[in-house]
Amino acid sequence: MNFSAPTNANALATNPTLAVLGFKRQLVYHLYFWAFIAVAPLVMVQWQQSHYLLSGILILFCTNALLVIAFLRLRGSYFLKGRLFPLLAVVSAAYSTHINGHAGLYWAYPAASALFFLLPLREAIGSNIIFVVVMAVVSFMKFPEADFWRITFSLGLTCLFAMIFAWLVGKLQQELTRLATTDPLTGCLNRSQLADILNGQIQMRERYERVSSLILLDLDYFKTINDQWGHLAGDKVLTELALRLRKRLRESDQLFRIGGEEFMIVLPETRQKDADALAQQLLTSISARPFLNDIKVTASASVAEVSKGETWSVWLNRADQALYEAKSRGRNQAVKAARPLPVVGRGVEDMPDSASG
Ligand SMILES: Nc1nc2c(ncn2[C@@H]2O[C@H](COP(=O)(O)OP(=O)(O)OP(=O)(O)O)[C@@H](O)[C@H]2O)c(=O)[nH]1
Repeated sequence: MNFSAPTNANALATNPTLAVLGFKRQLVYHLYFWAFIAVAPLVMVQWQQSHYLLSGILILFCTNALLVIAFLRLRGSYFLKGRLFPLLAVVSAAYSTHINGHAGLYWAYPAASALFFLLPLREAIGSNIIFVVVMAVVSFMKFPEADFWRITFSLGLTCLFAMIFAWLVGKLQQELTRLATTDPLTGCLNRSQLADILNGQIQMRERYERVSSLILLDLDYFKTINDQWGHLAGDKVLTELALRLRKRLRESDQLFRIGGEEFMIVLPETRQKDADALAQQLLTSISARPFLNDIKVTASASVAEVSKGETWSVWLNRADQALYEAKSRGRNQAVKAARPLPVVGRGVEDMPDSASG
């Protein structure tokens, strides 16, 4: 049997958000896989001891595990988001402790820890509180008082350690995702999110007729700034530029740094006319006041509204052509991208680059 969990190698390589999702799926896959390996023999053991009800519950547990493993393998997703696991784990650990004593109790510890890796943190905490309470009640009925306290505290402590570990792993994941998706100098999004976010806007256009636009913005003669004022000053100009742009944008707009001195702004629910007005304002906000109090800077921009049927690369390419046009017309200006040429009898993916210029 192949132990490796299903992954999408390309997605892992290029998209940090998908990479995190992929690792979460691998974790779920391995947990279910090993839980199945551990629990399946117990079905027989309990059956031989005439514990038919417990055998039945363990069969349900194993069936659920097998289904989750199959779904992850075949579809890359799993149903009910792992929520059957806590239910079956609580019921089988409590019932097994009730009929088998300590032999059943031992299973509560790995089951309680696993919940923190299967469920969102809040749900895992809730499920674990229920788990500890149920096991405390069963222990109280089954064992001497001293054992009841030991069991309750040791199980509670196991849950606490697992919770702290899962919480720290979650925070680490968030931090790594942030580092992988943003540019360290300016805090803008980097190219890793570009295709996803543009594709999202294209979906909104195709399905709901919601129109988005994008602005490409490139500083003029930035090389001269670096040469004249030094690379560090150049860096500070870029940082200040990102701040100035952000000040003027909405929460829902997304600012990318897609090259050295090239930025892209995605404007959801914005027509070309409004995006063009915004681009002019941004250019004015750059040229009107010197950067770092001394450095005069201008920028060129292009504006492109998404057209029905085009791919994100065609959309971006149209904006790129218009930016080139803004540069060649003398810089410090914004140029609207040309509409894509209608292509009769061919798929949009087949459109030549020149069609967008
Ligand atoms: N300080 C600094 N400079 C950078 C960074 N990334 C790229 N650059 C510089 O940006 C400059 C870009 O130069 P060009 O591509 O010739 O563009 P430009 O001088 O702005 O000219 P036009 O775009 O044609 O107006 C190069 O000198 C790069 O070294 C960065 O992170 N910090």
